[in-house]
Amino acid sequence: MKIILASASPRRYELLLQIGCQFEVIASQVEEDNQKKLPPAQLAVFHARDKALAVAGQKLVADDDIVIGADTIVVHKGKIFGKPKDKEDAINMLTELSGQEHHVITGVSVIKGRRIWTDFAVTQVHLKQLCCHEIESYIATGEPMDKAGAYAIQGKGALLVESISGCYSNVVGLPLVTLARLMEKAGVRFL
Ligand SMILES: Cc1cn([C@H]2C[C@H](O)[C@@H](COP(=O)(O)OP(=O)(O)OP(=O)(O)O)O2)c(=O)[nH]c1=O
Repeated sequence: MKIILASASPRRYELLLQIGCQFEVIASQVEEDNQKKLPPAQLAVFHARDKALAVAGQKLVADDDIVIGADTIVVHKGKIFGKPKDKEDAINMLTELSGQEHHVITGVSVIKGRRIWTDFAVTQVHLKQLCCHEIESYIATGEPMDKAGAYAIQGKGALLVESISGCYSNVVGLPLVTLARLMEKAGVRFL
């Protein structure tokens, strides 16, 4: 039995390593469509499921293998922010999130054979008020471009985060307690 992370995200890779999981990586190639008319948490779960299913369907994945998929979005006043398309998009996201509380939601999906378990975690994050110079110079680090909401709490983006309430690893891209709960259902314990 193998555990397979259906993700190209180095953050998810690091978080799984952190809890001592032995796993392989097969990136899913699924393109998220954040315009889909679904409530935010359902949207994140839908994409997480899609990513895991795309990998679970591959020939090299056996029936008793466990596939993990995840999707992280930022939600502010009902608006969903995925990864910024370009620099201008990143500026707009950070300008909107500046000084505001928002939610980070990660949908998680675990598949084993024909069984599929899904869940999500929500963390409230409060960004400090940012001036144009801070936004410009943060974007110049290159860090925001592959992160939902255009910041990375685990990187220099920590300088933007006033406070959080909820699961930290959820913000980084994989809520570990939520994942462990799903993995237990699939017969795997990390502790
Ligand atoms: C808010 C926030 C997001 N992120 C990241 C986590 C996710 O990798 C990314 C959101 O993009 P996702 O589409 O969830 O994932 P991904 O494209 O990186 O990887 P894959 O689809 O192959 O699984 O944003 C951080 O690293 N730090 C943060 O503080």
